[in-house]
Amino acid sequence: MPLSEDSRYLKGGPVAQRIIAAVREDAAIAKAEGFPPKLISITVGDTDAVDVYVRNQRAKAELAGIDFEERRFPATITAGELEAAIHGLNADPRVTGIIIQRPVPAHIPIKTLQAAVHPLKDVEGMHPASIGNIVYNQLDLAPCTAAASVELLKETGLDLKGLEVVIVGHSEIVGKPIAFLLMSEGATVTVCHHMTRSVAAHARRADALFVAVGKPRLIKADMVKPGAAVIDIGINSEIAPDGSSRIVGDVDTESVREVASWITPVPGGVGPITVAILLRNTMVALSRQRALYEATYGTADRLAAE
Ligand SMILES: Nc1nc(=O)c2c([nH]1)NC[C@@H]1CN(c3ccc(C(=O)N[C@@H](CCC(=O)O)C(=O)O)cc3)C=[N+]21
Repeated sequence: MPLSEDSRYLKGGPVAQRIIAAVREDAAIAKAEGFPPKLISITVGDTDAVDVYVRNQRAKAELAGIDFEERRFPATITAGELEAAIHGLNADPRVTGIIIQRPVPAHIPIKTLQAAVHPLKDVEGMHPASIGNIVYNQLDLAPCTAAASVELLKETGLDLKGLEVVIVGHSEIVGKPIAFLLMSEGATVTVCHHMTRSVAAHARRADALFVAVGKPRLIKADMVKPGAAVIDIGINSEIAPDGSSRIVGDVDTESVREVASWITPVPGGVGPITVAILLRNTMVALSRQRALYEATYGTADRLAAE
């Protein structure tokens, strides 16, 4: 049987399509009501690492009926100039959401940039206020990759209450937010990182194993509990002996699929859903902005003014 038809594979495509179809309906209504959604992508310096992501964002935004605009800044820009550009976008009522593509050059402190985005326009969920909302169990606007990974786990139908979850990797953008999202859903969560004594010992206890460390094929079959769900968030480019390059995850998929009940392919797993969640977050941001707008000016005024 070809790998792509294996029922153990948790594919992201169908989930992403479902989310994008719902966003498309929402976006059409918002547009008709005078609030067209618009997403701004910011890239700084060398964009090779994010090109695939940005290309998919543009394609799916167009599909969903969300305006998508790229702002590319040279690597020589200062943090102050970037902050000023972000403040300009914050103040522009036509801009719904702002995503700062990572990585940015080393001289730019990414945290400062994330904090410069107005929380109402923070479609990535990376502003300290947004992360705080996750801790307080307000989960409708979470960091995209983390939310996408949890969405895929839910596809298994496993009951998250009391589920033994192990997360390998504790980054601010993936591992930590996944931990908070799953705690809110009632899972028992263990987070492993580079100082963990035996990642294997923890991983083997997991009913659901999330891996986001950027180490190709780190997770082997003997680190996985039989019947577990394995969510592979890694994106690593690997050079084959013949010199060609391909994308592999952090999980040794060929061996782990013999042990796990569910495993996410790379590519084709978490990635496509990440893009869909970004668009959904844009609609969540828009509805929050509209609620504020309508509370301030009343419902009919904006249409009447146009
Ligand atoms: N602020 C910020 N947030 C991010 O979430 C973020 C980022 N910066 N910088 C780059 C990484 C990478 N990333 C991807 C998301 C989806 C695909 C994706 O759609 N992949 C598809 C398509 C792959 C292909 O077309 O080759 C797949 O896995 O099937 C890829 C990469 C998000 N990241």
